[in-house]
Amino acid sequence: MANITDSRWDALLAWLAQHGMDLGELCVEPRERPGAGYGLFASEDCPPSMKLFTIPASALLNWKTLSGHYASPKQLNATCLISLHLLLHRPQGEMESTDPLFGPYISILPRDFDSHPLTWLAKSKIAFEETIEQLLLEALPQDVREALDALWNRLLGDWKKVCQYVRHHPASLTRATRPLESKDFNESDQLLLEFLWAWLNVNTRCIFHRLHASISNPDNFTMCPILDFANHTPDSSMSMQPMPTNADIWGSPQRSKGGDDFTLMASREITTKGGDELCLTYGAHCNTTLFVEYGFVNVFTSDMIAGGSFRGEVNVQNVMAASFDSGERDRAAWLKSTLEDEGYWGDWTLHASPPPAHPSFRLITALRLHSLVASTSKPTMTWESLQPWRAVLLGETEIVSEDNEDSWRKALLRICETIQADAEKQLVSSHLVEESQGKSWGAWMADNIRLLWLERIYVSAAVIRSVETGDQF
Ligand SMILES: C[S@@+](CC[C@H](N)C(=O)[O-])C[C@H]1O[C@@H](n2cnc3c(N)ncnc32)[C@H](O)[C@@H]1O
Repeated sequence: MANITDSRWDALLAWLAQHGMDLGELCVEPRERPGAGYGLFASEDCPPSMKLFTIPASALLNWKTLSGHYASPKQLNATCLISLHLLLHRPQGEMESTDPLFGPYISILPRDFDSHPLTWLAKSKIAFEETIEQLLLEALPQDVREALDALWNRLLGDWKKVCQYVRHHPASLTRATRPLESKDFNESDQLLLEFLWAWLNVNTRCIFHRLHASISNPDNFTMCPILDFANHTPDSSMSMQPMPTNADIWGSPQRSKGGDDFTLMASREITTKGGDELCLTYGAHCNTTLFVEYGFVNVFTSDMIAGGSFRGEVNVQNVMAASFDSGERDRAAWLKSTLEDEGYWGDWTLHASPPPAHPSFRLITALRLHSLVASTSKPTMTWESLQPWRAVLLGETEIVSEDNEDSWRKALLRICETIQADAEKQLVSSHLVEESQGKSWGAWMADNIRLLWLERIYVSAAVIRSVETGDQF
């Protein structure tokens, strides 16, 4: 391994061995991966489905392994409980965490999340001077910024719960391995920034793990040493696979046990050569989600989007809503309430794959309604006159009418052109790369933002081509 100090890696392995891990079977190691921090690399050839390592249940950081150490743990969800624990035992400066439970694991976690957009947002809320982070935030597409604001609200909601918990249970601080006072869990911006570090560790490094009787319990996840060095691949055939646990197989965790061990296997489909990177597919996430939640994007080229081999996606919510609002006020209000009533308001997207590039069914549905009402001289429609549109929703017919098809496809072209034009303006006016040189991660993140805009241009262009060549969606 390179650059994570050998002593931290050695200490982690020694601690895992104390928990009963078989180090003899370990055939991966973390290494620096330019543009992604560290990654997990094969230390020998790994044939398909080869077992890579097993982390004992007691060394997993999750609700089960922590709850016994906190009073009334049910007052906290897993994200809050793990984040609080990380905060209480955060390494100070370059020192190691002295947490008697998870110290060697906490010590090897990232020490900061400066390149993460949620950190930019937190800093911009707290410090008011102009910073490069502020410029980067201003350069984001509006829907990405809205998704980031929603993530910020999730963070604040969890911070509030943790503050309430600590005020009710100040004794929880007596176990902290750093000086903290319960009054700080109220007003201190500095502590919110530290909570952010803990929370981002949880949010960017956890993986599904069945701990609770209900499979849909949102606390069914864990942080898992070593595995959490794995970077994301959008190609699921390359992805490592968690081995199904007893809880997965039997449909429920055993009551008496503290949860199952976690075993990771190599990709089912390919042999990974010694020295190659081993990745995980975090999920079929679009770039907006990857950027906001994890702080990176899947890289693509215009050809990949034009050919439909990249899962390019563009949210057109704001442009659509603006086009509704540009008409009569009563009509805009009626459109919104009708689409809300039918469950089709919002989440309107364009997609590059599978080809042909296409609008989502939700978007087509909204466009059909917009075109239908626009074809009348009235701001609203009666129940009867809406029936052709509802018949399409119910699958009774395929289209509202030929005219309606023609009209919404033209409206779609206008939306795509607006998105393209906006994005092109942003690219021309952006000097982000030069301005962000001062940060080690600046040019990389400026490039990620450029990709977010390029995706808008390429996907819109691909949808325009589909409409112009008469593709049916
Ligand atoms: C589970 S961690 C993976 C290990 C991490 N790279 C590290 O240095 O510890 C997830 C984080 O890794 C980075 N990452 C993961 N996959 C990436 C990718 N394909 N490209 C760039 N960064 C990636 C992002 O910062 C993400 O939030």
